[in-house]
Amino acid sequence: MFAPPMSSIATGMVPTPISRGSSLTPLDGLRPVPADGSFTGNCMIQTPANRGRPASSSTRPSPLAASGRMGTASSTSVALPPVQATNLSEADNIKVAVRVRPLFPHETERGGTTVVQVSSNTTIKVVVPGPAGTSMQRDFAFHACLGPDVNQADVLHLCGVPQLLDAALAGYNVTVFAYGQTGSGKTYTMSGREEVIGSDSYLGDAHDGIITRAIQHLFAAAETRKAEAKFAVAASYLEIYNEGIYDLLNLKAKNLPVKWDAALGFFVPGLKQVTCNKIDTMMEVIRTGMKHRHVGSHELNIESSRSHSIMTIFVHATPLDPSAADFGTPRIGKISFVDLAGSERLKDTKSEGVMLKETANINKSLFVLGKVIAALAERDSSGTSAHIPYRDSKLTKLLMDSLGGNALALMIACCSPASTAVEETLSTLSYATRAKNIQNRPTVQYDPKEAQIANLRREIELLRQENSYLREQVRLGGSLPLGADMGASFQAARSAWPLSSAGGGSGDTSSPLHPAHPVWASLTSTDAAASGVAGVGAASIGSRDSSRDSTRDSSFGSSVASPPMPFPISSAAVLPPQPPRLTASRIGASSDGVRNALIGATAVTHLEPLRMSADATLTPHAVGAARGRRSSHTDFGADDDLMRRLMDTQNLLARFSEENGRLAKENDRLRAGRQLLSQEHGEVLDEIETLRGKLIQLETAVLSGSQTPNAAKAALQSAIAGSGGRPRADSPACGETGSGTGVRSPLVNQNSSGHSSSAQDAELPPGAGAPNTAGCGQQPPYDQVDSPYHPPGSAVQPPTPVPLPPGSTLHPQQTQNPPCGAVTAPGAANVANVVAVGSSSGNANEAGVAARRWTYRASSTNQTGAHKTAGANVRKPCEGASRAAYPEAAPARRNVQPVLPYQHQRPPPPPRGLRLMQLSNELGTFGKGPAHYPAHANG
Ligand SMILES: Nc1ncnc2c1ncn2[C@@H]1O[C@H](COP(=O)(O)OP(=O)(O)OP(=O)(O)O)[C@@H](O)[C@H]1O
Repeated sequence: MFAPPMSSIATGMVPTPISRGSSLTPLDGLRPVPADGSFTGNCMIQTPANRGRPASSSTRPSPLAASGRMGTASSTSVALPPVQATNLSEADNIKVAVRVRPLFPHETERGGTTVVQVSSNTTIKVVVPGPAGTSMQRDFAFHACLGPDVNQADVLHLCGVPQLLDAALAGYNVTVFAYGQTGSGKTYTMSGREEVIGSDSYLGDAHDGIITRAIQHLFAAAETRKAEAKFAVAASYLEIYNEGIYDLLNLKAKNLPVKWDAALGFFVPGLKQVTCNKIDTMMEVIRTGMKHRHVGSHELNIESSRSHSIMTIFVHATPLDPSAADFGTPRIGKISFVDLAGSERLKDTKSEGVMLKETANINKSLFVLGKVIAALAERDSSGTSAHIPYRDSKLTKLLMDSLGGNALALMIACCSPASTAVEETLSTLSYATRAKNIQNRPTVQYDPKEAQIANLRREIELLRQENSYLREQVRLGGSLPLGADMGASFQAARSAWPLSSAGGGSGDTSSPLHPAHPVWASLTSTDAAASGVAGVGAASIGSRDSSRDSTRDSSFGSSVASPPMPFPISSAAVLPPQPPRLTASRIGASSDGVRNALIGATAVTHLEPLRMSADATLTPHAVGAARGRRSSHTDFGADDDLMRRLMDTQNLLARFSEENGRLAKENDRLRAGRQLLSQEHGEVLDEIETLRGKLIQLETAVLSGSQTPNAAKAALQSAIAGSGGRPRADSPACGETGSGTGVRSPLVNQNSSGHSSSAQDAELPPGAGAPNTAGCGQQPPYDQVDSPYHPPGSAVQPPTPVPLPPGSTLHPQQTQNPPCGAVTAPGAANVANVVAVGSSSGNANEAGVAARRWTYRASSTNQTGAHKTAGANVRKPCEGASRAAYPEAAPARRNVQPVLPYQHQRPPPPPRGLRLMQLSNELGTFGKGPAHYPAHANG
């Protein structure tokens, strides 16, 4: 059993002291390391760079950090930032580092000299020998340039690999690949000395390359973050040899196919994937893979790789922090280490026989890779769309994620410094330069199913918020912003949610987490537009089987048809019996209970990590599951665990949908109530306007002498009675109990306690109100000022005294409220009455307040022709029916203030009290002759 020195693994220390190269001088203008170890370039996760780094290693900051694109190699000790779903919505160019290896003796023997020099951390120059001793210098710039004296440990950090690994832990796809001529040091850079690593006696050494060092960092970082996320790690290792795919962990698996899946992209079905809960297991995987790689000897390299190898590490990270937006939803990071075979010139390698064929295949696939790089570079630099020939080779198919896809990618171009290889070096640098222009769109990856559950859970949360918002709004009578605003605010809440833009980039509608993804379309009802709340309201999953199927098939928005599922997942007829569904009624109709139960159930289901035995060969579906995506050609009968998990997921989706549907319906009713309230307010105020117009009309008639004041007054009374004086069918009569469904004008909510049925009844439950005696001949206690406009204790300014018309007398009945149910127009009388009461008490303030209140009442209630306590109003009978649809709204409406809904439609009437008082005053002058309108009369 492989047993690496754990001390060195844990700390990243290697047994051999690491020398610092003389060329490792810090660069001017490097960005300082922030105190928290973070960096602010557009490169992924904020993190320190020095974990697992040898204490003796260089503290030179990474050139990639210097360029603001990668982390730093500083050894500054800083705290680990939490795992967070940083989403790189922007395009992120492939990072390119160049490594120049030392000049070897066999090159010197052939007359080679050093013509490649690293001139700075980010620049390199090549002196191209010309004829007759002439030379030409060419300069190149890359994200990092590493000279021959940069040791293996420094390579890891100077290229920013730890940052990439941290990104993988946070759910990103990451690729590191080495490119270059044969013998230029690709395998040495990626793996170290494979022949040593593959041996049974290997214990790790200073030559260890990026892969072995990376897994040390990975496990150390996962250990440090275990409180933040639960990690499950697995690995696979393949090689592409002579255009065939070989599983390096399972020698029986030869010539494996590459398949396309809409969800998976290109993948290799049947590839062995080993769960690596310990670093030992991972090291064993590496050792096994390296041992099985095809190598051969030729003129330029005695241990030449004859294949392209791809070692992939899968990292499932399930956030454990309940406050995280994607709590409980596993992120699926993937790290691919690609060691390409080197380009070879037959005349140099002198290959023949089998090796000749190998060389041909290597060169062919590298040629396609070059074409893909060139096409991508052209596309991304010119902004034009171009065909990318990924399908022309297996290598480019499998690198699709990394080149122009959703991965964070680092290319390490390896060069020989020898003049004898200058052509190949220039070619390599030329490809590397092109690769710099390739843009990827790194995104956090989630399991689509888990993401769907998370989104449903979030949808419920949004619905809940909307629900309480609507309830509050109905309670306040519509004084909160109306639907459009609310819709916007919820839309904002939706888009602000981290998961909404993850999985496919901010603009990637193919992501199942994107709001525009079909998943949403299938799970949301069509009321979004009407409600102003996008995506709110879900129908039952059970009723949407077909749409769910289509949704699932298009989960990744691919135009390529995905393979058929082995059975119709959504068909209840095919599935085994499901456990009883959790419904609100079963757990006591508590939505909190539902939610908690759902969340609890979810946690149980999806926190379970993927477990596989070390020697298990994955079925295609298992590959998909391991990558968090579905696959094709699955034998489900052979995998009970997967079936069970699938069932759980289906059940959860159904439950979430139920809850969504319930909340959506409730919100619909509340929206309808709110709309009705607005309508009612508008109608009441319209009525006032109509009557005011009538008043002016009659006044004009009186002034012009075409009508006597008495006739005008009678006409006005008649108009009032005709417009709104009819008692409503649902209005409680005097002495009756106020009904909860009885609707009164919000305008009458100005009365004093004990006398205003609207104020008093508002506190009563529907149907349980006290006998309604207010207004039945009783005098309101005018000394109480408790209207919303004059809260108790507030200073009330007396209104302008309303003079009694000269010579007028009060009718005895005018000291009393009109009899209950009487349809009169006693505004003038009541105003006179109030003024008289106030005056007689000698309390000007009281009189003023009373006058104001009473005139308000006169204006509001009498003009609508209704005695307020009688509940008579001007609303249409049909409204009662629609009101029954939202009983919650009834009690609240009696507290409403006729303000905002109306104000949304027309200018607010602030001087209404004064204006109405004036109108009432004018009413009071009817019958007194035009002498009381001197100005008008004269005019
Ligand atoms: N930076 C370096 N320092 C010391 N030795 C190196 C360095 N780079 C490469 N070598 C050595 O050079 C030889 C060739 O390197 P390597 O096998 O990694 O080349 P390669 O690019 O992978 O070639 P191929 O494409 O043929 O596999 C190896 O013996 C390796 O140990």
